[in-house]
Amino acid sequence: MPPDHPRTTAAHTPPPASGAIPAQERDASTISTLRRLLPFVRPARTRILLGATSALLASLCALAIPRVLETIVDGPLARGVANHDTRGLLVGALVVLAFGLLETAFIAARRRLILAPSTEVEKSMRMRLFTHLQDLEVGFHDRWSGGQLLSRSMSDLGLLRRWIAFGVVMLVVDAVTLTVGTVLLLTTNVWLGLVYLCGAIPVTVLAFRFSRRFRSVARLSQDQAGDLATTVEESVHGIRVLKAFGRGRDAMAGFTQRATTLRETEIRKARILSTLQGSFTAIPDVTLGVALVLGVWLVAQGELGVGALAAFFATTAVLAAPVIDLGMLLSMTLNARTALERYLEVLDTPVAVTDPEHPVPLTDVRGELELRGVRFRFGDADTDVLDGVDLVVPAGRRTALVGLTGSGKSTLAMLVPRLYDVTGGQVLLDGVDVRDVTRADLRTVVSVAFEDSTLFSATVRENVLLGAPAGAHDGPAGDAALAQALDVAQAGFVHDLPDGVETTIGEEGLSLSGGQRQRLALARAIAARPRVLVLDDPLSALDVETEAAIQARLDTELAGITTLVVAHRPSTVALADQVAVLEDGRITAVGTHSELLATHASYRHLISTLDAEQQDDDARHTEPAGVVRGTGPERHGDDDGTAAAASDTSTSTTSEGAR
Ligand SMILES: Nc1ncnc2c1ncn2[C@@H]1O[C@H](COP(=O)(O)OP(=O)(O)OP(=O)(O)O)[C@@H](O)[C@H]1O
Repeated sequence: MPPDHPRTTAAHTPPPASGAIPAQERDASTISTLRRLLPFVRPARTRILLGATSALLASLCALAIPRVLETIVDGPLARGVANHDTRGLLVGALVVLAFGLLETAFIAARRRLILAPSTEVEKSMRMRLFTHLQDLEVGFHDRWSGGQLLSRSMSDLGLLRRWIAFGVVMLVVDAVTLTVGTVLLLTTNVWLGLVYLCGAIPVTVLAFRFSRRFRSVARLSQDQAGDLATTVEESVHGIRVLKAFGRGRDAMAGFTQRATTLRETEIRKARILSTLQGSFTAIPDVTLGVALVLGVWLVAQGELGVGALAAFFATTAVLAAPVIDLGMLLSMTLNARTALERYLEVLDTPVAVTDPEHPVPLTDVRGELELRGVRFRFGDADTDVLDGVDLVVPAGRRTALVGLTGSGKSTLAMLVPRLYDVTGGQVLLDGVDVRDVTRADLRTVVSVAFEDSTLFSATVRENVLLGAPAGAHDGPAGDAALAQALDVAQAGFVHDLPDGVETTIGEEGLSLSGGQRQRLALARAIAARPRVLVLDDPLSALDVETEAAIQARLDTELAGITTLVVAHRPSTVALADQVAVLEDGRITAVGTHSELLATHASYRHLISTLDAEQQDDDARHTEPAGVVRGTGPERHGDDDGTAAAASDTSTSTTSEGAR
């Protein structure tokens, strides 16, 4: 008996609205958030610590120079006027020079030490995100836009790298420099030191106010950058539709609006930062002015030496840079915090479709599929799409699934390879709940081809052999698997491509026609040598003759393989061993095509609807042949979109089928 599965629901964590900081992130402190970087930084910590030490030593060298200056002014310089102590002066100058050189050397060492580990941290975080994105169920990708994911994996991680390489190191170093410097100022003269220290009060208040305002704008700008990336992605993806419908200007208007909004947010951000930086520059100047008056008065009173006064001002000059930089470093830190939060929002999303703790091994698979009381509801929907589906797909036979558009056929097909998990009931393969086997095992047994055939930027061979079993990728075994899959899928056209099967096809196969892409996607499913083949209307772009030829080849070459085919054409349905009708989320009839025609009025109605659609399709497919043949970009390149429109509507023609 398969173990009981509690009714599961797909993890539903919607992406936050642009600019909205989720409550748990709002309440967390910057330090506690950034601490979550530690596991990623750990492998690189030695070099980062060495780099930070170098930066610290550079600052200490800079702070030592005023001390030497004080000694020179009060010693050799004071004596030199009377005694010509040029040797003392020379030694002092050489010591200053040595500290200056040391400071330069330590800064260079910091850069060298930290560059490699910070890029390593960025790479490992990016890989972790990519792995997690691969692991997350399809439902997650339904909710999140590509641009948001892209901006999180690229620009957010770039911000974090810069913060690790520079921001955090300089923040720590500047904090230490300011502390040591202030102690030195206080030891030089307590009153002067206190005047300088008074400047810390407005600096702290301003820093807190700045943090609050800057953080929300930083979040908004990073989210808006993601939205902009989504706009670019969608426009590029849908370029043919935009051109075909002459909507290029609208797309441009949408893009301009988002780009303008982002620009305005960036300007707001820059304004907030520049106000802070202006204050951080002015405050030390004011305290310095007050200290100068007080210092001169103290010297005049004989309570302070000239050397000490010179050292005081030289020290404040060294401290000026860390104070001014504080604004920039603070903004970097807040940007890094926002970037990390956005990154973690994805990484913390739990994977809803997981492997079982104790997986059942799949051996000697016959390929019988059974859906038992299957229910399914999309994360944010109010009703179930599938509402108690009971269906047996016999091993080694072809079952066609038919139903009106939107009845849930594709959804049902996706439950078999666990692209989604059922929210009720069970999908059983040879009596084993598919949730009790590992996803890797299941997906070597079940192979899928969708109507929307995605191909990758790779060669035809790589695309087709993507899911082939180990050992069938290269060499004679790979060649044989490739040849068989291309043959069955009637994809011989690839041999006419410039480099045959080694031709690199464009992103998502854009340089191929719809029918050609579908045949390669089908070849990919066949090359995986599955026991169960799920075909979600993958032949929709082909003419009836080509489809029939493929079905016949599937029968002979893949005899014994269980096939569940989502069908939109009576011609496909007629070739199936059994037909199942999906209506109102349930299977309402199962039988052969002729049985159902004879016994079910609703089936007859459904078939006549599909028939009308097929005739429309056929009429379109037999329109002037040859409009879509090229594999190069020239056929997409019409500015008025006519060629693109033609390619959308005639992705498969009779002549294509005849090849
Ligand atoms: N990712 C999704 N999130 C929410 N609802 C969805 C999602 N995908 C599909 N749906 C809804 O689920 C229902 C079934 O969709 P499905 O694509 O499975 O139907 P179908 O029978 O395959 O349709 P068609 O014949 O047009 O391809 C539809 O009402 C659809 O709007």
